[in-house]
Amino acid sequence: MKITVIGGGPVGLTYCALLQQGGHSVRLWSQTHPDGLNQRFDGTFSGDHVIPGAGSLEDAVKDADVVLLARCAQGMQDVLDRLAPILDGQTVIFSAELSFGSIYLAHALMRSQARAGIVSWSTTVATAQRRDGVVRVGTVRDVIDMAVSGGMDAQDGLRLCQELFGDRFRLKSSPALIGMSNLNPPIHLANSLANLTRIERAEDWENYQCITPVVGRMIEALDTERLALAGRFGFEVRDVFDHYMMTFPGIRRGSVSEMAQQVYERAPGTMGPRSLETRYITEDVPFGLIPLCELGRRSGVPMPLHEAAIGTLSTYLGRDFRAQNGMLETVVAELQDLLGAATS
Ligand SMILES: NC(=O)C1=CN([C@@H]2O[C@H](COP(=O)(O)OP(=O)(O)OC[C@H]3O[C@@H](n4cnc5c(N)ncnc54)[C@H](OP(=O)(O)O)[C@@H]3O)[C@@H](O)[C@H]2O)C=CC1
Ligand SMILES: CC(C)(CO)C(=O)C(=O)O
Repeated sequence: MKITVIGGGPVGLTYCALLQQGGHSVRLWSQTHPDGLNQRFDGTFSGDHVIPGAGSLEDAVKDADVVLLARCAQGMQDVLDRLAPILDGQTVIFSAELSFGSIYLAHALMRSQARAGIVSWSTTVATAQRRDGVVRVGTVRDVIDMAVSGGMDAQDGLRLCQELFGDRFRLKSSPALIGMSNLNPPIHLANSLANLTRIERAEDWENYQCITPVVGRMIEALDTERLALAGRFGFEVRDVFDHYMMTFPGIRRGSVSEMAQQVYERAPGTMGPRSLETRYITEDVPFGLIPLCELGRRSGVPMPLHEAAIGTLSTYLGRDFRAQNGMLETVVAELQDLLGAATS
């Protein structure tokens, strides 16, 4: 199959490598790596991959069967606005649907009278980080929840994902459910707040080791609010405990902190952020958490801990996170339509 991966961060590059290993024809569209690149990988798999650039966005889309989005949410709206008018029957996959970008794209497609199948994944197939130019692949997940929209047949969407990345996908009913299933934003919020001076001082710190009992307790409490919001719409989303069990096969179930310590002990080296510009904050708060709070507000589900944690972080950093999400109004209005009477 012909796939264009959009976004040349560690996750996008790992997708390119995995897809090449699977015999697919892959090109990368990346503002950081416009001409493609030679990339070294280590960790779960290792080796060098030559990843060709895709040229213009029009070229990248024209010949592709699948457009796989692996951009951060901050870079999503721009790409979606440009993609919507030029899509013509391709399938667009949102890897790690944390910003409700699929809802935004469906809206943009309607306005452009263009068509595309849309697939949303609850999280990435692989975790990866870049260190000293090398992409270190952490885990390749066994189970990923997915949903289709844009008029795509669910079984077609499932088959497509399996053809690309194997038998690891579970079909769910709605992209809204998938958007509420992403655990990174609350985990990253709790971890960033408690380790903020480490981040500010650019210290080297182990991500999972620093999910200590106090951080774990905060993650569990935030998760309770997310589950209540999802429950308001009749969605059964996995909780943070299942998320860890699914992401790290073989660990023992325990508190979030206990599971995080096992992850650290088994494979140290997944480092926490070293700059306040980390996407744990700049992506996850405006795009992952603010829409949930807004939906909570409009549907009568209180999210006091989320609001307090975001307010605290916003004061620490002197930032208005709400203003940073240009998709917010469209996304929340579309979600209200989609979720119907439940929010009225
Ligand atoms: N890394 C991981 O293990 C995991 C990542 N995720 C999610 O997957 C996605 C990709 O992750 P990862 O590759 O680590 O992400 P990166 O932070 O490396 O960003 C990926 C790409 O997004 C674009 N981008 C980043 N920041 C901005 C910005 N401020 N404005 C515009 N565009 C920007 C760039 O695209 P370009 O190449 O075009 O310049 C960049 O290469 C993210 O949404 C992340 O939250 C989820 C689970 C695990
Ligand atoms: C570190 C990890 C794998 C878990 O929080 C991650 O999801 C990320 O880098 O975004």
